[in-house]
Amino acid sequence: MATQKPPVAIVCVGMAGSGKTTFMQRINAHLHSAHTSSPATTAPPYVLNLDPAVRSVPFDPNIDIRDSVNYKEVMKQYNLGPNGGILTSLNLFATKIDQVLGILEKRCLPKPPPPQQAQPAPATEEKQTQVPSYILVDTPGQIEVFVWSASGEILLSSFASTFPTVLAYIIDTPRSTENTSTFMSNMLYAISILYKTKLPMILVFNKTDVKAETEAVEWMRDFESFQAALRNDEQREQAGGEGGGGYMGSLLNSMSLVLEEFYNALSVVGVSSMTGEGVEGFFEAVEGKRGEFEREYRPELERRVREAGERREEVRNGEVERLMRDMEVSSKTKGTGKYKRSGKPPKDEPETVSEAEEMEDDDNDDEGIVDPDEEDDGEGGRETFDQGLKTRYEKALKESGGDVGAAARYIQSSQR
Ligand SMILES: Nc1nc2c(ncn2[C@@H]2O[C@H](COP(=O)(O)OP(=O)(O)OP(=O)(O)O)[C@@H](O)[C@H]2O)c(=O)[nH]1
Repeated sequence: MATQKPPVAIVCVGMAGSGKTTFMQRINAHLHSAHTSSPATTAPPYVLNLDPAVRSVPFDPNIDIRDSVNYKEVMKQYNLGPNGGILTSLNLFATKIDQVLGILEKRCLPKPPPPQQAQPAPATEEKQTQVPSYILVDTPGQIEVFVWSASGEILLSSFASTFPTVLAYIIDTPRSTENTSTFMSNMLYAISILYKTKLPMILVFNKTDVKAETEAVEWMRDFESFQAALRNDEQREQAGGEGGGGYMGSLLNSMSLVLEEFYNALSVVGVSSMTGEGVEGFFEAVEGKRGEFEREYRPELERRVREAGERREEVRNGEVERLMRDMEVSSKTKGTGKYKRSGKPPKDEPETVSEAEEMEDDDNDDEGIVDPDEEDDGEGGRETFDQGLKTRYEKALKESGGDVGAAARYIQSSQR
């Protein structure tokens, strides 16, 4: 058995009616038939449906948002319209992302090899441990609800932190190559998603049985051909008395030059979800993007996670400093700690077991907090006291998982 790689999560996004669901059905069927023809080496894909509003899907999802969220009920309960209902359903689903990832990890990640194998594994076991090569994710028709929402971001970044993740941006080829401005609008939308998600993207020109993708690809690869098409559009519009040219023409012209760099970052394939033509080419592009994800996106992702950790650490250190200042003020006003008033101790009798232990600790005086009043009234004693408190606060803050209140209570009790 060849060493198994983790599956690639293919997230299908695209404008309503571009053919996402039909495309999902096609690639799902393709992978299922590959599994049927060689079951020992390939596993069927793992399929997720994240569209809460879809009435029926032409494939059998393993995880379906509709199983955990009732879109119609959400609309009714929160008094929402269709888009608000989809958004809220996604938000509710995103709260369960840990469970979803748990299932995906269990079902889709290759099992680590056992430490030592006395006997070779039986053939049946080999079949059982085969994991899917692809996780297919269908998204809501309202693309902006998924791509621009907090829950969409949570879902995408959660997938990307566990699996190589690729976006398949589905384009309705006949519609988007109707004219240069529709084409450019579609490209700008793709660009915004690319920069928003920071994930590798494949442009899937769908419905090639109606119109081939060659013209669109030429417009992307050779800006002169785009400009020639733009001139044609302008002449046609002028002949039809629709104006044409002017500001819009020069904007499209400039953008075709600017977008060259962006086009280079994309893989482009033509597919007919209806006939299945071009599906092989799509999976070749996915494999290319798998390598790109590991090379370029994963280090970037790890850098972002590291930076987030550093920011948390900074906030924690800030909390420590702030608390140390607050403690000094409250010691002065209450007459505790370094500023403890001599004479009457604050309490003679312990009221609780923990207070009794603390008072005992104070009496023993061999470890625990350093009381500056008893050791040294000078600044040296204060510094040692502060340092001791600070160390303990940092420790308490870490142990309480960042619960500032718990850490503060700990320090206050030890300062008495
Ligand atoms: N000729 C042709 N029609 C297609 C192809 N792919 C999808 N369609 C048609 O395009 C229409 C929309 O397809 P869907 O798969 O429902 O599109 P969608 O993007 O999932 O739609 P929403 O869920 O509303 O966003 C349907 O009528 C499909 O039959 C294709 O490759 N060729």
